[in-house]
Amino acid sequence: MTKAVLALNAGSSSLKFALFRIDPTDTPASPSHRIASGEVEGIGTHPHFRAKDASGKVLIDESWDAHAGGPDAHHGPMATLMEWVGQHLGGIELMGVGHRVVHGGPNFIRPVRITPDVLAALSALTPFAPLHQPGSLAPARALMAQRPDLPQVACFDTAFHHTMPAVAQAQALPRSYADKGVRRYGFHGLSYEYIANCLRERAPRLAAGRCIVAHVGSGASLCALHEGHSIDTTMGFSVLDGLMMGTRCGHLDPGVILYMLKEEGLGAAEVETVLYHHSGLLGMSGVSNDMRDLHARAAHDPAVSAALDLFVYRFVQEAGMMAASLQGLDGLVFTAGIGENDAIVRAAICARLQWLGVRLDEAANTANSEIISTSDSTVEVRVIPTDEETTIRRHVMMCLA
Ligand SMILES: Nc1ncnc2c1ncn2[C@@H]1O[C@H](COP(=O)(O)OP(=O)(O)O)[C@@H](O)[C@H]1O
Ligand SMILES: CC(=O)OP(=O)(O)O
Ligand SMILES: [Mg+2]
Repeated sequence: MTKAVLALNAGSSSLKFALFRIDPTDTPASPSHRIASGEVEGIGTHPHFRAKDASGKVLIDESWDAHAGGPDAHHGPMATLMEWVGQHLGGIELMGVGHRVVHGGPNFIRPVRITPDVLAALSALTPFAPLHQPGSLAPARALMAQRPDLPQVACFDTAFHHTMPAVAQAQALPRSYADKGVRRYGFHGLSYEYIANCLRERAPRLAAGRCIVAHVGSGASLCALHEGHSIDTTMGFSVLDGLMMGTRCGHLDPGVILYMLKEEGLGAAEVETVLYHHSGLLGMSGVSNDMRDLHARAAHDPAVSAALDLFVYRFVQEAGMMAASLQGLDGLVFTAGIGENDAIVRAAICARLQWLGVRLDEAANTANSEIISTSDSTVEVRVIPTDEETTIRRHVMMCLA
């Protein structure tokens, strides 16, 4: 019997979703059939619900009255989304719902069926991802109250990196911190798993070799893929580490945090706001965290061009680190909002990676082609759109099989 899977990717104030048809002969590895996808934005303030079908036709585009904020903010949107999904599926049964959960901690290294105990264990990881974990779990909690019969699966951003060797997970702190789970985890794993699977199908040489995958969206990280497995990544204990991002600082001398605390008298919450929300492209440019705005202003605003320069410089430095972890490089894959769309940033990065053997095909890059390196480039450079929801669909099918 044909069934369906709903994949949810929740942020603090938005909820992206994709609805997939699952045919009786489908396996987790089969190509996915997307029925609809969309998002609810403005949760807790002015929710706005948009969805389109696989061909891009708009199915709904509506604002609702403001719902409650706070911990219950997801209840109204989840109920309305589930009602819409129910109407939209006609008679097709929903076999399960999968959630992107940002942090799985040391123990959740594969997708897991959500029970009240699992939800409690995941809530206990909130101190590890204070700004992401509550938003990840709120839709699951709301749905468990509304539809206790419906199987739900947690799919972790951290899990893909559990293959990192111990040395890449370690931090040079007193051992007691590692015992408390304060170590390097890495994130964006649902995206990296999707790209690793694409490489197996489309680029077997890269899948079997040494590749840097660059997930560059509003959050950004690099993954060092060796034979399809993560052996290193630029985000660490938290989603703050590594690359410069839209509003997050990326790698920072910890002495700066001590300066903020001791000399400026900032409280922990204020430091958190600076590092997560007021830094990165937004903080340095003073204008925007969106690459499209920044390119439009770079020519006549020195603060904007300095921010763009650092963004590229930091990427290239971190890519050098990943290449060192891999002991060489066969491929580079760009994905997510900036990676998939921004030919200017890709060109600036590739120009500074020539020492590693990268040669860019300018025309292919400008056209956002899948292969953007020249045929004599020793590093093959690709642009592959990511699809975290397809990984969630696969995890739900594996977990509920
Ligand atoms: N056409 C484009 N050109 C350049 N940058 C783009 C384009 N479209 C999106 N972006 C960048 O992608 C970012 C969003 O990336 P995305 O992967 O969608 O983030 P998230 O999933 O974390 O919300 C935007 O902030 C913007 O900087
Ligand atoms: C893990 C993370 O940083 O996620 P996002 O890029 O969606 O903010
Ligand atoms: Mg994203």
